[in-house]
Formats: sequence, structure tokens, C-alpha cells
Amino acid sequence: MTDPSAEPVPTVIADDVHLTYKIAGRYANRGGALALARTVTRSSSPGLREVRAVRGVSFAAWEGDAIGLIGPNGSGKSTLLRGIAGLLTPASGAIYTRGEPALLGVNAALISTMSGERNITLGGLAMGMTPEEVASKYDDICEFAGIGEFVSLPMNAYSSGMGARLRFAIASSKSHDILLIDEALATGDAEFRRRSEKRIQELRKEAGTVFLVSHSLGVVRKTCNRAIWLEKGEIVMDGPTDEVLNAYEERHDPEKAARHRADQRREAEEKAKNKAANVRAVG
Ligand SMILES: Nc1ncnc2c1ncn2[C@@H]1O[C@H](COP(=O)(O)OP(=O)(O)OP(=O)(O)O)[C@@H](O)[C@H]1O
Repeated sequence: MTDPSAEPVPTVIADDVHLTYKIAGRYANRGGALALARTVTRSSSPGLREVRAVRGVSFAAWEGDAIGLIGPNGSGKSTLLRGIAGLLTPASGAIYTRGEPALLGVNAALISTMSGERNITLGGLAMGMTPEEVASKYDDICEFAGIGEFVSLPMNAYSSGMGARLRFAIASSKSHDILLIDEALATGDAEFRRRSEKRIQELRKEAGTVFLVSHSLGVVRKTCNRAIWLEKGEIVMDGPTDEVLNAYEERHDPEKAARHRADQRREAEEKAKNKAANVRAVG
């Protein structure tokens, strides 16, 4: 548990990070769609093109932070997450992490031709649990994933939602210093989302830092204390969730933003009315 009086501890520092994909072969010389033209440039090597997915991103994340990464399609959210996980090396700049980042899920370790049961064991061991730890968490993982009898079937018989639930259940059964979640919560039903949100809150309390990529502003609002808004690979805004999400909605969905403001006004008026009524009752 974090000691609230202790100095805040940074867990991830991104310093002017640039992440680039290099496209080789026959795709490199295609004209490219207009949308790509902004991010794709010819590289100095012939036959290679570069997609500059993340451009000059800097931030510090702290213990206990849950940070929602938001932005339109192709804005660089997943790429940034992969950079933090250490799966992509910055073309320039640096990412420093304290502890081992875990990118959810444990996809790399899971084998689709094996049953859910076997994959729980495999995933647990891959995350560094002992066989005893895996055995002690097994029932919890099954219950959390809520896939019932399917656990004994090979994972390639699962719907994509079921696979995502099992991966989330396995990955979140262990506390991580830095947990990186990419859209996993979008796949479950309302009940699974509620449980996942609660699980993320618990992980935060265990002094972890959570990064969550999501197109669902509702999930980010409920789960995160902070949001980073990316657009074309650059940070537009980084701050408290409500402030960032309100500004994002204002830009991308002004009608929804207006409805949201009206709801918030109504709630505030309601609260003020109730407070006044309580004061009168006490008086
Ligand atoms: N493996 C890859 N090879 C080449 N370019 C890629 C690759 N993955 C992503 N890109 C490009 O990098 C840019 C950022 O993509 P990224 O997936 O990080 O965005 P995103 O914000 O997560 O998008 P979405 O919301 O659609 O998932 C896009 O222009 C995308 O086309």
C-alpha cells in the first residue's frame, strides 16, 4: 500500500519520445492514403518508409496513477503503450520505467490451441508466479473471467470477448508495478466492465501505475485520475480526467459535450437544493 504522506514516486518518465515504424518492401513505394501522408515520410534508406506514430511525447507518471490514453484512431495510443512496455525502441528520446511494465494481456505467452485451464497455468508462470501461486489463484481467475465450462476448451474456440476476458483475468491476478491495458475493457459486457474497473482500482491501491487505452470516455472517467490526449502522435493535453475529457469532447463531439455540461449543471443544482433543504430541516 502507498503511504499517502510519502513523497510521490515516478514510475514512468517519457522524455521527448519519438516512435517510428519502418515499412519495407513493396508497400514502401505505394502512394499512400491522404490520411497517412501526414505521418508517413520517405526514410533515408531506399525502399523504406517511416510512420512517425509518436512524436516528441514527454510526461511523468506516478505511483497510484491510472492514466487514460485517449485520442482518435491512429493517434498513437497503442504505439505509446508498446513503447512503455519496451516492445518498441524510441527512434529518439527515452522512456525510463521503475519496475517491470506488463502489457495486458499475456498474449505472447498464451497458446490458442491449448485449453483455458492450461493457459492460466502458462500465463501465470510466464508472469513469474510459482506453480503454487498459480494453483492458489486458479479459481479466482476462472471466476473473474466468467467463461464457465469454456475454460476446458481450446482458446481458439472462444469468442474474441471471451479470450480478452481470460487474458485480463490472468494478467490482473498479479499486482504489477506498471500495468498497460489496451482496450481490453471494451470487449466485456457491463458486468465484466464493472468488475474490471474495480480490479483496476485495487491494482492502483497496491501502488501500481495503470495506463489504459480506451475509446470509451465513460470507462476512462470511472477508472482514471488522469488522462493524456494524443492527436497525430503528439500530446494535446495532460491533466485531471474530467478536464481533459471535457476538452476532448468539446473538440470531437460538441453536442455530447453540451449534454454533459447540462447534466453536470443539473447535478450541481440538485446538490445545492438538497443542501439548502437539509439546512432548513436542521434550522
Ligand atoms: N505495425 C505497424 N506498422 C506500420 N505502421 C503502424 C503499425 N502500427 C501502427 N501503425 C501506424 O502508427 C500510427 C499510430 O497507430 P496506433 O495504433 O498507435 O494508433 P491508436 O491511437 O492506438 O489507434 P486506434 O485507436 O485506431 O487503435 C498510425 O498511423 C498507424 O497506421
